[in-house]
Amino acid sequence: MSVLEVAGLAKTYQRNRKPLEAIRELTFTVDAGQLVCVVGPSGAGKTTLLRCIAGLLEPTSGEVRLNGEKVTGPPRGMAVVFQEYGRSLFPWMTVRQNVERPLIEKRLSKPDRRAAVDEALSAVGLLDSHDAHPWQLSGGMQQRVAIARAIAYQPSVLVMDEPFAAVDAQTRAELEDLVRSIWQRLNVTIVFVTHDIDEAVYLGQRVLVLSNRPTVVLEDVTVDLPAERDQISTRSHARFAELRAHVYRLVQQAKKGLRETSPTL
Ligand SMILES: Nc1ncnc2c1ncn2[C@@H]1O[C@H](COP(=O)(O)OP(=O)(O)OP(=O)(O)O)[C@@H](O)[C@H]1O
Repeated sequence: MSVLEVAGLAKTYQRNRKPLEAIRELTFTVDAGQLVCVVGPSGAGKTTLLRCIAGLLEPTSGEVRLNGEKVTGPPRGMAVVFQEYGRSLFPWMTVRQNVERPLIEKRLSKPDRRAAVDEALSAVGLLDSHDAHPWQLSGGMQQRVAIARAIAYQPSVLVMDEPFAAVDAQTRAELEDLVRSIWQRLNVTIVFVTHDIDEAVYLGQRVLVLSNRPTVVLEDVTVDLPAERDQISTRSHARFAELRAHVYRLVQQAKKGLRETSPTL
């Protein structure tokens, strides 16, 4: 069953009183429990798409539906993790308070909040740091707090916008594995935007490749790699190399203006 439906989505901005067509037509669905990555050339409208999905931006036409209901503002069943963890956490609150905050808005009782925060912090390996402040933590740890906050909320869809772009390669690999393990344990639906083609193929069950602006879906690539993945064996798999090369070629072609795939690609 589809949890998320993006139907005929289009977005044209006004810049200096001139129209700027960012997204022309995006149509796709995401089934319950899927992990879908989105890649595309810089400026293709990935963030614009995510902002429309998260109800932070009104599309010019078309619509987004979450569990069958049209998204007209930030929906209850969705959590978002942004790239800029430094700006997304409240520096004056402890780790626990940051994770708990959306649960107060969700009107969970105090004992339920405590249990949900403890569970989320242990899932990201940060229970011991519950009373630290974000500025006392490394960048990777801060992003883990942002992930804990999102999963404690128990969203039906978790949307992630280049969440690991600002951390070092080692931490990035750890956070990728964290997302895969959380996804498998909690069975949450994830839409993950990234610039990094290797990351998209490593994480996703599908990779949606977007065209250049004005954006359409160039190809919906199925990642038929084994479900159990790890940084060394998965990345040295022959199929991983093939998929990576295929997506890489598509993105290169997209940059040059390709808008429809042909069987020769
Ligand atoms: N608020 C805005 N007003 C006008 N134009 C905008 C606005 N936000 C984005 N754009 C333009 O829309 C297009 C898509 O931008 P968007 O940030 O969604 O792309 P992106 O794929 O996320 O880019 P990147 O990969 O570089 O992060 C770009 O040409 C951008 O300049």
